[in-house]
Amino acid sequence: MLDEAYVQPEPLGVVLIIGAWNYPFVLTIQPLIGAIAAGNAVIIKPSELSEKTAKILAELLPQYLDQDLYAVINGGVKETTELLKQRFDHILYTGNTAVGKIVMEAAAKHLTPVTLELGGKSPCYIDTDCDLDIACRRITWGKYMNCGQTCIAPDYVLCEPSLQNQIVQKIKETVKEFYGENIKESPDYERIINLRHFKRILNLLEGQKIAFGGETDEATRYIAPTILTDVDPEAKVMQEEIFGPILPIVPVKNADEAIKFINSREKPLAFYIFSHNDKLVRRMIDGTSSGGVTANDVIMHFTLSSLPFGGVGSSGMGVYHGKYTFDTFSHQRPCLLKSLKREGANKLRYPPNSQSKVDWAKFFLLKRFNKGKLALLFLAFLGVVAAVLAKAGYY
Ligand SMILES: NC(=O)c1ccc[n+]([C@@H]2O[C@H](COP(=O)([O-])OP(=O)(O)OC[C@H]3O[C@@H](n4cnc5c(N)ncnc54)[C@H](O)[C@@H]3O)[C@@H](O)[C@H]2O)c1
Ligand SMILES: CCCCCCC=O
Repeated sequence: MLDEAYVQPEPLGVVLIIGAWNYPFVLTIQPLIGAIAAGNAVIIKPSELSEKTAKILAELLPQYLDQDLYAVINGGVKETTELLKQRFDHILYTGNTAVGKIVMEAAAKHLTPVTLELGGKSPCYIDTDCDLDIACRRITWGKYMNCGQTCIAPDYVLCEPSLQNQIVQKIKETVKEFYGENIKESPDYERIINLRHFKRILNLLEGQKIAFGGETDEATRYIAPTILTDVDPEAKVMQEEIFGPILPIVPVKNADEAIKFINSREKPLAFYIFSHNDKLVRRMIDGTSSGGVTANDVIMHFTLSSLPFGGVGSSGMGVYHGKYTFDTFSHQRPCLLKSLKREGANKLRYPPNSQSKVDWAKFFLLKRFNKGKLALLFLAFLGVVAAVLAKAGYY
C-alpha cells in the first residue's frame, strides 16, 4: 500500500520486420511505426516479389528517418537467410507458414522472440437467417479485392445446400455491379502477382464444378472471379490457402456441422459468420478458434486499431496494430519502488519464524479474517492508519 508499483515499457533493441508482397506498404510500415514508437532500431526487409514497393521504400525511408537506426535491406531468399543469421531482439515476419517455420528456427538460435503473421483457410459461414443480398455483397468485396490475394479473405463458404444457388446468383450480380460486364477492363480488378502463383491457383481448379467465372489469361495473369459449388472437403482446393479469386462453397447440414468442420482443420487466421441470430453468432465464436472474427462482414476487424491482429496455431503467433504494436516491440518491465523505512512491517517475513508471525501473515492475506467486504474495509482502514502514521514519521 505504501510502495510504488508500475510497469515501464522499454525498447527491446534491434527489430527485424520481414514484409510480404500482397500489401507491401502497409505490412512493413504499420509494424515499423509501432517499433519506432516503442524506441527500437529497425531493419525492414520488404518482399522481393513486390519489387517496385521494395525499391521505393529503400529510396524514401532514408530521406525521412535516421539511417543509423532504420535501415531497409532489399533482396530475396539468399539475403533474408543471411539476415536471419544475425542476432535480433525481435522479429516480426509476415508471409506463408512454411517460411514462418524457417524464421522461427533461425530466431531460436539466438532466443529471439518472434511475431509470425501467417495465413490459412479462413471460413465463412452463411446462416439461413440472413440478409443474403448484403452478405453476398460484403463477401464479394472481401474475396475479390486484390484478386483474392488477401491474408484474411474469406477462403471458402460453408452453408446449407438450399442457399448455394442463391449465393452464386447474388455474388454474380455483385461482381457485375463492382467490375462491370467486362471484368478484364475494370480498373478495380487486379491480377495475380506472378506466373508461379497463377499456375498454382489454376491447378486448384482441376476437377471442380465451376458455377461462375473460371476464365483465365496467362499472358496478363488474369483469373476471373470464380465460384465452385458442391466442393468436396477432400478436394485440392480445400487443402491449402487459395490466395486467389476462387470461392469454393462446401455444403453443410447446419451450424453445428460447420463448427465441426472448422474444428477438424488448422486454426484459421479469420472466421466470418453471417446471421441475424446473435445467439448463433456467439455460439459459433465460442465453439471455434481463429486469429480474429468479424460477424456480418469480412476483413473489417483488421481495420480497427483498438483490436489486436494476429493468428493462432498455424495461422501465426503474437499480435500487432495500434497500441498492440507498441506492446509487441516493448518489454513490459515491472518495477516496485520500496522505501528503506518501515522495516517493522517487513520483519514478518524474516526468520526466525514463529506461529504468531504466521498468524499475522494469514490475517494480512485474509485467510483467517475472511469476511468478504467487511474484511477488505477493515484492511483498508488499517492501511490508511499505517499511511498516516508513516507520513507523520511515527515508523
Ligand atoms: N497474417 C498476415 O497479416 C498476413 C498478411 C499478408 C500475407 N499473409 C500470408 O502470407 C502468405 C503470402 O505471402 P508469401 O509468403 O507468398 O510472401 P513472400 O513471398 O513475399 O514472402 C514473405 C517474406 O519472406 C521472405 N522469404 C521467402 N522465402 C524465404 C526463405 N526461404 N527464407 C527466409 N525468408 C524468406 C521473403 O523475402 C519475404 O520478405 C499467405 O499465406 C498469406 O495469408 C499473412
Ligand atoms: C483492407 C486491407 C486488408 C489488408 C490485409 C492484410 C493481409 O493480407
